[in-house]
Amino acid sequence: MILSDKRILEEIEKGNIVIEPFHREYLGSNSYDVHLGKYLAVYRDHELDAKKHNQIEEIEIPEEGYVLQPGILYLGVTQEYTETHAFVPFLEGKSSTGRLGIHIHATAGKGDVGFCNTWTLEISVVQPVRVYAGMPIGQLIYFPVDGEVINTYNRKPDAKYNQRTYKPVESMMWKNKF
Ligand SMILES: Nc1ccn([C@H]2C[C@H](O)[C@@H](COP(=O)(O)OP(=O)(O)OP(=O)(O)O)O2)c(=O)n1
Repeated sequence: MILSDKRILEEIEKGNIVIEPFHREYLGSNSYDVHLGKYLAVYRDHELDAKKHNQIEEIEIPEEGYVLQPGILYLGVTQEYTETHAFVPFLEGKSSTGRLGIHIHATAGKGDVGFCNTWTLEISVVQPVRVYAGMPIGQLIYFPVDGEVINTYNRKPDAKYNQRTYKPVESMMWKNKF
């Protein structure tokens, strides 16, 4: 089951879903459109190491937009800060971004109950494409969760991506023990 527009509005009223800023016109039948924030980031090194803290360099998208190139992983961020307390949020692409050959996440679309932050996007493109801060980039959908959640993301001491930010956050895989 996925929350309908009416149910999303009800849950916003109750405080179980927070979307900031929220604009009624971005609410779809069963989704909410999120927008590209003005900061992108790329990894400094071409070769990444899953055990190391790979450093990133920031790119600020200018007024005239920024051309993304194939073969590069860009980290982006949503303009929207969200909190989801009683549902499982999923970040999905939009058909219109997909039709431009823009992927907005690299297999990781699921959020956690208790996730409170902007969303980092893992952006890659099929061909060069100019993108703009503030353009619609994806959509959030909400699934009811079955059963009690013992460890919500905002209460997990080792949650890696819950520190509030308006910039993309690089992989914190290096914090995993393996
Ligand atoms: N494209 C995505 C996907 C998810 N998230 C956010 C929402 C999730 O609640 C949070 C953590 O996602 P995962 O649980 O998939 O990430 P990890 O398992 O790597 O991190 P952790 O160990 O913190 O759970 O990141 C995000 O910002 N951008």
